[in-house]
Parts: sequence; structure tokens; C-alpha cells
Amino acid sequence: MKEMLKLLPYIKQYKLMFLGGIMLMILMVGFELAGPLIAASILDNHIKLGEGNILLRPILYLIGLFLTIKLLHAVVSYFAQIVLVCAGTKAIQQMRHDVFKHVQSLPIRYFDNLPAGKVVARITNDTESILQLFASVIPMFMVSILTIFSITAIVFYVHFWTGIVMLLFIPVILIWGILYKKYSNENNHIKRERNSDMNAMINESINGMPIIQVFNREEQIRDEFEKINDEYYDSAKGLVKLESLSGENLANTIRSIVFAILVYIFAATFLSDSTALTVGVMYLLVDYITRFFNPLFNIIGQLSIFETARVAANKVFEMLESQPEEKEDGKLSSFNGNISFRNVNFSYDGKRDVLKNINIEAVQGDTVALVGHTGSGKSSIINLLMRFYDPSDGAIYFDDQNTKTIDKQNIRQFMSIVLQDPFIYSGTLMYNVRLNNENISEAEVLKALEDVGAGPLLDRLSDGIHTELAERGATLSLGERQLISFARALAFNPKVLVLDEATSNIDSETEQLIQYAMNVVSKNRTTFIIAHRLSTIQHADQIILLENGEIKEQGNHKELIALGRNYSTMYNMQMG
Ligand SMILES: Nc1ncnc2c1ncn2[C@@H]1O[C@H](COP(=O)(O)OP(=O)(O)OP(=O)(O)O)[C@@H](O)[C@H]1O
Repeated sequence: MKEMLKLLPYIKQYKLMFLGGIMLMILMVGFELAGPLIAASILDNHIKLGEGNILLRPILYLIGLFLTIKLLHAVVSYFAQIVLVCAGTKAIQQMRHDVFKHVQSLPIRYFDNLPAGKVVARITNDTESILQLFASVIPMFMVSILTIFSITAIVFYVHFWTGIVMLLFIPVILIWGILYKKYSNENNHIKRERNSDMNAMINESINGMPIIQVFNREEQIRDEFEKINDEYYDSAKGLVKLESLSGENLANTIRSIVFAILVYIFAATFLSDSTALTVGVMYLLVDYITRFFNPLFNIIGQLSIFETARVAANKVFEMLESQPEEKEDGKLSSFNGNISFRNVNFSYDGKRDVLKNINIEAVQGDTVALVGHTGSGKSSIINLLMRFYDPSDGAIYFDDQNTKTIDKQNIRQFMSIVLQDPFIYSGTLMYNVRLNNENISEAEVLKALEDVGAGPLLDRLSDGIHTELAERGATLSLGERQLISFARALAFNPKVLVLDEATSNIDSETEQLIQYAMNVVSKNRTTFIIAHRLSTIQHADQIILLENGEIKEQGNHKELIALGRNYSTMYNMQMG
């Protein structure tokens, strides 16, 4: 239930709308319950059975009143629905905003074990389920409880024993509700888990579609998907069975039992003149009893939606409460581009050190190349440099200021990165270069593209820099995506540049293009390159050879070749 309390701040933000909706619902209940009172009055006061004395005019008035009330009921329920759905949608809009904002503030570490599809499910599906709570379940619970109390009060007032019979059945229904909740919880939990597993899998399959198709894994992936889909179906079936059992069937059975008892009570009252009920009162009781059970069963029927929303809220709040990246107050007011790693150790999981005693001194404008076999720790060094993670031991200094004391956003303002598989967002070429940074003008975007050698690409695109690019740059070659990524780095004019060289086999012409772009962008900037082709880093100021997270060789190309150890072996091998 604590999830419900956490929803309160969202309700509070739109409290006037929610209150308005609830007031309208209370009016609705009033109109709904007035109907039987009017009918009873017609029967008892204006149709005197056996006396041949029917007063038509008051009956017409009362029928007019009855119809007016019905009309008002319809109008009020229309507006109540609109106001509550709008308030709920607004509250959910705010919640989505908060979740999305919070996701952006989470450390990269958080996503290591959480598939993107699950994050998507949290922001879309789960919040949508919570909307049901605001817009339908909670108001319906309130209206139902109000209806139950009002009918109980009226029935007790009109006929005490009928009231007692009605109340006797409430514990039966409550016990049913508790049992229902217990069994539906389990199925609901599985259903939601499988739903988010499916999201994750669809997301992963779409991203990895080329690999799946090339390796002919369609059938296996389909089978895996079907397995999750079947589990989803089973849990949904379990819920439907439970709902069918608890819905109309149970309602009708209990209602019939209550009616049977009432018929007996009514018959018994006729045996005595003093307690005999009038036709109007009997009609009133029968009508109210029919209405009395509806809200009770409505509550039980909505428990499954309530449960789904509760589980969803739980998941959303779990994400909202996960620790965001720590914020440091320190700022780099000016930064020349000097970077040093001092005795840095690092572990992702707190158990295995993937970097051990790393020492690097890079002065402004230096190019530092990181080389080594796969898994040797090159990307981990970059992860620390970008402050996606922090060292377990030792420290990294930017111009003699420990980066741990500097606000991450502030540090990243001075850096740009070009990844080996550059990310292209759906949007125009201009958007992709300046990423919505209005401080970078259109002319600067054009110049950056020209400078890195993307002129021919610009000429080819029908709308130049305003051409819409496909999601993930699907319609561009790897080389073209890299050039855009270089232009992005250049346009942001960073002090520090990080280049993750493409490992894939690019042809020598593209390699030349990229080498040219690399030289343009890295000019006068401190540059860290993860290098796979040793031919591209011969002019680097420092080459660092890593093995199992340790620096094994460090120096410039000439020095390492002269050393005649692993670097020179690797270089000779690559040069054939
Ligand atoms: N997010 C992570 N969580 C746990 N371990 C990780 C994570 N990322 C990398 N590792 C481990 O850290 C070690 C160093 O990986 P890193 O990515 O730095 O190597 P690399 O030299 O960049 O390799 P490659 O050239 O293949 O990209 C590897 O053993 C890897 O399995």
C-alpha cells in the first residue's frame, strides 16, 4: 500500500481537478439513489391499489422529476469521467516526465544489468497502468463505498431486518476479496514481468536483427519469444479464470440468496398487520438491494486492475528511487587540457580489478593512443576519463583538480567522443551535428562538416543539412556516420577528444577520409584514441600498451619499436 501513498504528491498537484471529479461523482451517487425513492413515492402515495384512486397529475410530476434526475445523472457522469481522466492523464504526464528525467540522471552502471526494453516498459506501459488507477479505479472505489454506505443507511432506516440480512453478506464478500487478491497477486506479477521481458526481447531483436538474420537464428529467437509469450498467456488466463469466478456468477448467486431470504421476511411481515410492508417500500428495498451488491462486486472486479496498477507503481517508484549519479559542487572554471591518471585501480563489480595501477600524464594537445588485446582495459580507461565510472583507487586530475570533486556535466562540457559505431539520432543532419545546441550556428555546423571532409556527403543529400536521417543512421555508411560524428565533435570545440577507432574492415579510401577527419578534429586538443590499426597512431605522442588492465609498455612509436617487445611484434604482424 505504500505505493499508494507515494502517488499522493501526483494527486496533490491536480487536487482541484480530482476534487471536482469526486464531487461530481458524489452528485452522481445522489441522483442514482433518488430514483427508487421517487418510484416508491408514486407507488405508495399516488397509486392506491384496490381503491381505484389514481392521482395522475402528481404521478406525471414525479415521472418528470425522475426523468430530469436521470438526465442530470447522465450529464454529471459525463463530466465526472472527463475531469477525472484529464486529471489522471496530467498526473501521469508529470510522472512520465519525472521518470524520464530520472533515467537520464542514473549512472551508466545502473543500465549494465537492465535491458533497454525494460526501461521503455517502465516509462510507457507501467505509467499507463497507473493511469487506470487515477482515472477509473480510485474514483470507482470511492463511489462504490459511498453508495454502499448510503444504501445501508437508507435500508436500515426503512426496514431494520433487511439491513441486517444485507450486512451479514458483507464479510462473505470481503473474505472473497482477500482470497482473490492473494491469488491474483501472483499471476499479476508474472504477467507484468513477462510483459516487460517481451519488451526487452523485441527491443534487443530489432537492434540485433542483422546478426539474427545472418546467423539464421530467427527460429530460435521466435521460440524464446513464444516461451515468454506462453507464460504471459498462462498468467493472463489464470487471472481471467479468477475474474470470471468472482464476477457476475458470484454476484448473481449471492444476490439470489439474499432475495430468497428477503422474500421470506416480506412474507412473514404480511402475517402481521402491524409490520406489513407497503408495495412502495418493498419495491424500494428490492431496488436498493440490487444496487447494493453492484458496487461491492465492482470493487472486487476492479481489484485486478488495482493490483496491476499497484505492481506497476511499485516498479516505477523502484526506478524513481534508484540512486541518481552523485552531484559534485566543484567546477572547472578554466581548463587547459592537461590530464593525469595517478595510481588508478578500477573494478566494475567490486571483485575483479580490470585496471591496475594506471599512470598516464598527458599535457595539453597530446595524443595518447591506447592499444592492447580485446578486454585489456582500453574502453575502461575512457569510461573513467568521461566519468561514467570513478576509480576504485587513485585519482584522475584535470589540470591538477581531482575529477571526483568536479560536477560531471561540467567535466563533459570540455570533452567530445567519437565512437567506433557512431550513434545517429532520428532528425536532420544539422540536429545530429549540434544536438539541439542553439549556441552552435548553422554556419558552424556547415563548416564543421566541410572541415572533416563531409562535403561530398552534403552534396549527395537532397536537403543538405536539413535532410532527415533515418533512425540509427540506417541509410548511411559507417564511414559517413563517422564523419558526422567527427563534425559533431568539431562543432562542440572540446578541449579533450576521445576517439574509439572503428575495428571493422573499412576500405583504404574510407580509412584515409577518417584519418583526415581525425587529424582535423584532434588538432591542438588533448586526444585519447583507442587504436586498433597501429598504422594510424605512429605520430601519437604516447602509445600505451595494456595487458590485463596493466600498462606493459609506454612511449612513442619509435621508442616502443626500439624496445622490441609486444608492441613491435604487434606492429610487425599488422604490417605483414
Ligand atoms: N560494464 C561492465 N561490467 C563488468 N565488466 C566489464 C564491463 N565492461 C567491461 N568489463 C570487463 O572489463 C574488462 C576490460 O574491458 P574493456 O572494455 O575495457 O576492454 P577493451 O580493451 O576496451 O576491449 P575491446 O578492445 O574488446 O573493446 C574486460 O574483462 C570486460 O569483460
